Order: sequence, then structure tokens, then C-alpha cells
Amino acid sequence: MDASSSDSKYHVVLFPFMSKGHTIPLLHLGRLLLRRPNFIVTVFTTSGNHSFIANSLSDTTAFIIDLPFPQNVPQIPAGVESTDKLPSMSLFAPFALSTKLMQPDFEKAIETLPRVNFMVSDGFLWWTLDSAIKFGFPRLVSFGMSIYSSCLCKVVFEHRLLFGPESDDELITLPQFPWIKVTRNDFGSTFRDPEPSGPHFEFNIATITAAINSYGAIINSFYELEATFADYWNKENGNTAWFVGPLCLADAPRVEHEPRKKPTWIKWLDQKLEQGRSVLYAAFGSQVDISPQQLKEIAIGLKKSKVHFLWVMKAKDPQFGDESELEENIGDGGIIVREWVDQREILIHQSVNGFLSHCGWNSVLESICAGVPILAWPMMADQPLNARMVVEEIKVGLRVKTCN
Ligand SMILES: O=c1ccn([C@@H]2O[C@H](COP(=O)(O)OP(=O)(O)O[C@H]3O[C@H](CO)[C@@H](O)[C@H](O)[C@H]3O)[C@@H](O)[C@H]2O)c(=O)[nH]1
Repeated sequence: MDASSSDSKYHVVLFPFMSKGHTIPLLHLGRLLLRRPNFIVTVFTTSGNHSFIANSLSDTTAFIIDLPFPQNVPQIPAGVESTDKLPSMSLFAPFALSTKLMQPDFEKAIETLPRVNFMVSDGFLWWTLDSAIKFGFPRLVSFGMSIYSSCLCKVVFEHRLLFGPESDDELITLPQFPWIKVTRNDFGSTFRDPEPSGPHFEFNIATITAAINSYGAIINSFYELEATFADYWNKENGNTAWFVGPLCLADAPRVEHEPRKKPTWIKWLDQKLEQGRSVLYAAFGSQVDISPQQLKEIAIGLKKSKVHFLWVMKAKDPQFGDESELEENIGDGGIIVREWVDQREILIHQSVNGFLSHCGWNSVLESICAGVPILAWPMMADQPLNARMVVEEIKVGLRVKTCN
């Protein structure tokens, strides 16, 4: 990048965390910023994540800088640079903590760039705040979560609300939001432990402390969707949260009209539309761990429901036993796709009238934007709280009943 020609420009650095659900909204943000005159956007990533980012921003003028991902990190297999490639999400803490080793290379690269006006970096990259302070530019944080979930986490953590109930599924009323009831099961293990310690807890404290000390937060949501919580957050926090979403609307889904070029699953949806059939879209995000037994039960459930369905599985999900077992389980009413799809292209397809979702926040927003009701089946992280929001707060979905 030519520093002299960029003096009069506004330079924004984006540094997404190496997970698709965290990266995608920041790339949309980059696209939005580049629509303004005189903006330069530089995206930091690693070489293993370069092609995903470069493809996504191929029609923009964003600069991409690859940093080497830390090598020989205990427990993390060589070559894994994104959470969707981790053999198990139980390795999340060592993976996320290892990113701090990128700090010297990050700072070396910043030294070579034109003056940075501000940076938006993922909350999980807590150490980027220290670099921003060192180089004298503001850091805004992005966690990729709803402000509803952030408020609920803040309230239960600060008021130690999870330690009263005897069982994990006992309902707890939140005094700050008395119409909301949560259970201990809605929260991750570090929230549930009265005396938390260990790498995951240290990581949480580091990310929260850095977020509090940052200039503000960028929220992938819109004020009207969660006004009560947006107001609460901005009243209770020292720094401001800006609601700039839904960021997925910054990038139209790439709908292919030429039949020859359409992905097979879109052709299948077209057929269902012609037949006047309604389709349930089932997908559980980019990183959740689902056991082979659970996958088989999902297949049986989908078949028994007699709905037509399109199920997008993560590439790393374990295979069923063999092809015949797979077909026996799903029958002829549905299809399974194991490729990376354009989820929004599926959600806006006229045949799709329901989304069986794990309630990752991007999926929730994309479904809301497409006007598709959600069948909420949360699995981890903020998903149980997102599911409560979908079902109980904004009432755009129903909850899947599960047995433990
Ligand atoms: O084949 C695919 C699979 C996924 N996606 C997209 O990938 C994103 C997935 O994001 P999300 O639905 O939020 O799920 P996760 O990947 O599970 O997201 C992680 O990040 C989210 C944002 O912080 C959290 O809410 C989730 O709990 C966390 O698991 C969405 O934009 C999808 O449209 C595709 O486009 N094609």
C-alpha cells in the first residue's frame, strides 16, 4: 500500500477471529466501510484463512495481510488455523490463547502501514488492544453476539445468579429483566463454576477486560430488534455499543440465474418449488461438534417428520456407516449437502419455510432477514440464549424439545 497516497484517506484495520461465524460479519463490515468515499480497509488474517477472505472480498479494494499462525502449539494439530478445522471444540481455549503469539508479527506489519484511524478486532483477540494502545489508535471490539445475550451474561455473572439453584434446569428470574427466566444450562462451564479457574476462565477474563477498556463495541444487530437490551448495555457500560447490523445485508447472496451454473441443492429447491412443496432447511453452523449417533437420530427424526428438507452438514461431521444406511435414514424426502453453501441463498429461496438451526447469531439474523421462522436447537456458547431470544423475546421461532 502506498502510504503517501493514503494520507488523506481513512484507514480502518479489521482483525477477525479465525472462525467462520466471527469472520463473516467483519468482512461484511469491511464491505460497508468501503462503500464510503476515501476509506481504506486492511484485513489481518493468517495464510490458512486467506483464500476464504480473499474470495469473499474479491470484488472490493480491501487489502489482506497474512500473519503466520503460531506453530507447534500444544494440542493443536499442525495446519489447523480455523476453529471449524479443530478436531474438537474442547480445544478452543488453547487455540484462542495461542493467537497472542501473533502479536509481534502483527505489530511489525502495523509499523509498515499508513496511519490507522481505528481498528475493529474480534473480542477473542484481546491482545490487539495492547497493540492499538501502543500505536495510538482506538480499538473497537466485536464479539459477533446479540446484545440480548451479552446483557444476560453480564447480569448473571455480576450478580452471581447461577449459584442459588439446586439443579441445572431450575428457572432463575433475572431481577434486571423480570420477564426473563434462564437456567444454568443456558451458560458455558466457566459461568457455572462458583470458583472458576484454568485457561478458559483466564481467556474469558482477558477478553472481557480488554473489551471494557476498548473504545467501544460494534454489534451485528439493529437497535429496534433488541432496544431494551441496547439501552441497558449503553447505560451500564463505560463504553458505547454501536448497532451496525444486520451486517449480512451489506452483501447480497450470490443468486445464480443461469440453470447450468446453479448448485445442485438450489436446483433441488427449484424442483420443490415447482412441485408446490415446502422445505425445511437444517444446518448447525460451521463449528459445532455433533456425534455420529446424534447425526443418525437427526436423520431419523427428519425422515419421520415427513417434511422435505435440505440438510447442510459440516465437512468434518463424521460420516454415517455407509451410503445405504444414509439413504435408509433420510429416505427420499430430503437431501444432505456436505459442501460450503451460500446459506443466505438457501434461506431466501421461496421453497424454504423453516430453519432448523443451532442458533448461531449469524444464522438467526440471516433467518430473520429472509423472513424464515426458526426451529431452535441450541448446542453451545451463546446459542441457548439466542434460542431464548428467538422463542421467548422476539417470538420468531419454536424450541426443539430434547431429552438429556
Ligand atoms: O455452508 C455454510 C455454512 C455456514 N455458512 C455461514 O457461516 C455462518 C455461521 O455462523 P453462525 O450461524 O453464527 O454459526 P457458527 O459458525 O456456529 O458461529 C459461531 O459464532 C457465532 C457468532 O459469534 C456464535 O453466535 C455461535 O454460537 C458460534 O458457534 C453464517 O453466516 C452462515 O451463513 C455458510 O454460508 N455456508
